[in-house]
Amino acid sequence: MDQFVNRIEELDRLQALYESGTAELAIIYGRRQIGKSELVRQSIADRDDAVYYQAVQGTATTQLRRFVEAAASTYPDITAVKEEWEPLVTYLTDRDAVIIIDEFPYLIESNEGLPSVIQHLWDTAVGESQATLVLTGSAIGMIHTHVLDGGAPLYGRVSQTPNGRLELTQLPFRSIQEFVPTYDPEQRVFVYGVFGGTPRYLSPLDPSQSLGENVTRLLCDPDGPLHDEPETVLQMELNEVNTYFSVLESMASGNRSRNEIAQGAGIESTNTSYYFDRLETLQIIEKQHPALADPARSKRTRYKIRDPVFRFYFRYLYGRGGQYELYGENAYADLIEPGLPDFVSETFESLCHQAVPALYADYQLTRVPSQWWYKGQEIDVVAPTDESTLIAGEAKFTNAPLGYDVLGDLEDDVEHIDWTPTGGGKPTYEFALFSRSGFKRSVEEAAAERDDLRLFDLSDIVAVLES
Ligand SMILES: Nc1ncnc2c1ncn2[C@@H]1O[C@H](COP(=O)(O)OP(=O)(O)OP(=O)(O)O)[C@@H](O)[C@H]1O
Repeated sequence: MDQFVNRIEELDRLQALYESGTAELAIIYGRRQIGKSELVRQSIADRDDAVYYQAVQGTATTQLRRFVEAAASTYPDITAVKEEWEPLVTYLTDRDAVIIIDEFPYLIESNEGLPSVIQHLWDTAVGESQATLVLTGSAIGMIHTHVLDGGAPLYGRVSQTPNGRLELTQLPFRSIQEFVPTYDPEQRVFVYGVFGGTPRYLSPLDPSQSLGENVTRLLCDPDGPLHDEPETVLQMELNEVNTYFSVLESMASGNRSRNEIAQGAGIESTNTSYYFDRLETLQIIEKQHPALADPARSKRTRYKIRDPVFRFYFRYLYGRGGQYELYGENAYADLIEPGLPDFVSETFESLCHQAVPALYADYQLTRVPSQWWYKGQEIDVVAPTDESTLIAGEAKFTNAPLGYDVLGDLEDDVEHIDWTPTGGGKPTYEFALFSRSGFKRSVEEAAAERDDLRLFDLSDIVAVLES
């Protein structure tokens, strides 16, 4: 690979496990293509005591044979050990090895009892060993059943330190500059808004090409490497894809509540649970609650597609092959570019959420900043503090500078928020405006006069997130 980006914290966590001086069992899980294999490979690159086995689908016998082959490159004598999991793993734990089984769910498919074998081994045999066994998996449902959930065979055996369970998620925004070092801050936000933080979607970017050229080459071109990616990933994970695709298409067109999504997808809203649950388990979509609500009780849920590439696919590409042929070279300029700021605004908003703690370092936030909504009202950024102050902001990713109207609407909308400060009494507000394209004079003048209004443009947000 060309370059391994970020994952510094994850590598540190793995090193801590390898060097802990006791036997450790760890699980690394996360969606397909998020970078699990590369992470574990990097983590053992300089070690001479590690075994890396990438499991494949196959019979139990072939899997055992391949495991021995993989282990023999570090421990040649393992070929003399009986080809069964218990003696093989014991041989390695006796030698304090770092053992990595990548895509562990494939092994469980052909050998349901394997988690119990490891459980038994961990309960009885590892004793004084300083070995580490790392299991990875993208089949999140299976990882829950066999490892993470209470009652699962390996539940309780996985090291209880935070390092024992590592959910690998998208790379943070600051990694974007490593993939497209020549892009300016605004273009980097566009890249994050379209390609997200999945390393495999970012590595083929060519920094010498414009955003439009990259989007065209990688996504729009029917032969582009990412063109069919969401469909391929979903086909691998799901059986009856049609309904799921309609649900995702409906979400990508802007529907957020379960009813709206069901309606857009043309399915009965009473029949949606199954599809939503499955897509959530696969980490394709996520459920959101309004800021300040209690997630356990709030019924005001909305859904969003997690990965921008999936959202892009269902907004612009799915079922539209013919259109792209028709527009040919102009497809990006005519079909995508005009709506792209709107498409990226969701990502911009979430970057604003991430930047708020640093931008308001003078306050102690009591919750992660997020969006608030109630009936027709919506506020992009809401963050309660431990004092009587509520931070409320609007984030706009438009081409024009923000005017006074945005501030006026925000001031009206906060009146509908039901929030009582911890110490009681009425809240005071800190207003924030986040803009891609700066502010009109009237707003700048207001900010200069008022103590309760702060203005942030795109470069402020990017600077904070990349520092
Ligand atoms: N941190 C990174 N920086 C740059 N490229 C990366 C990084 N992590 C992964 N990649 C690249 O992304 C691609 C997918 O990564 P990888 O195979 O590790 O994902 P995975 O989660 O193991 O996927 P799967 O579960 O589908 O096997 C690979 O081409 C890999 O080289």
